[in-house]
Amino acid sequence: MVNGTVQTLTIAGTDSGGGAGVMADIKTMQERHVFSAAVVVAVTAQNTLGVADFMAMPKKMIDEQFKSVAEDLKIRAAKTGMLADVPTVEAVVENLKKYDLGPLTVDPVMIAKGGARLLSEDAIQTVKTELLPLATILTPNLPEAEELTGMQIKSEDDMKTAAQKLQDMGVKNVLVKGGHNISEGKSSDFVLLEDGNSFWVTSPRVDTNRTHGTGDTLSSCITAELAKGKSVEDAIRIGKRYVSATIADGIQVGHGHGPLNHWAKIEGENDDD
Ligand SMILES: Nc1ncnc2c1ncn2[C@@H]1O[C@H](COP(=O)(O)OP(=O)(O)O)[C@@H](O)[C@H]1O
Ligand SMILES: Cc1ncc(COP(=O)(O)OP(=O)(O)O)c(N)n1
Repeated sequence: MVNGTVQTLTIAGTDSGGGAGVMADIKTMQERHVFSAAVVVAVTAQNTLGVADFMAMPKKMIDEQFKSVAEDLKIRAAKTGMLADVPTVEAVVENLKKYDLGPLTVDPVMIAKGGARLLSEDAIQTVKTELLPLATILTPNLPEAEELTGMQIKSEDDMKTAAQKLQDMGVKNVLVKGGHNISEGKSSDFVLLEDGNSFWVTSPRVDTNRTHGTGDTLSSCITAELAKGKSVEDAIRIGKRYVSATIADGIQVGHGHGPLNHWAKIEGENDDD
């Protein structure tokens, strides 16, 4: 038996196709050598071609899952993903305030790459006022950063302005993801830390449609590294290197936006790192 196994929690929706949501989170955390528990707040019927339907969990089931996890496990870091609607966001916020789950990464999932809404429009305000203040790190993609700030993001300078606006709204650390095609030939994410320092994490842009679950994979890897005790900056740098490896070294699954290769290794990293 391994003593002191590092334990993490994902609070998100499932993906029947296996590429995003809770499934991507658990695969990522497993590959990053931490144990992952899961509070499932919604179930989706989806595959690489899109989301056919979803159903949010009743509050009682969300509460019972949090209670079961918190009563038995020692969670060192947690993340949120798809949160569906206002009652679900409120139930999650209530439980996050009730239990000590360590640093929190908030991936404000709103719309899947196929266009399906995974967070109702009226829940965006609830996320802004109730969930963002609890976040250690917020990881919006470009459309999500636009929704949260109310500004258009068309350039790298706009990404910096959006990060500052989000910090001004009370978020400690912000990672604005640039996966949605802003920079030629590269995929650059802008990071603004709590202490005011900022930097870019950049990788070559891979010409592929196998990018289903990129945001989940990045935020889960960051969560896993925070659970191990890494600094926010180191966790983000490792997260970027891991998600880049999973995109670059693709696998062939499904007929649409394919999932990532969670077995991919960060170059130069040993299995015990
Ligand atoms: N085609 C790509 N090539 C390389 N990196 C990518 C590509 N698409 C996304 N990324 C990276 O994947 C991570 C997730 O970004 P993004 O796709 O914007 O998030 P989301 O899945 O939430 O929409 C970011 O680090 C981004 O830079
Ligand atoms: C259940 C569920 N959660 C999140 C997402 C979105 O995941 P993301 O990493 O943003 O990947 P894409 O959907 O954009 O490919 C999801 N689809 N399902």
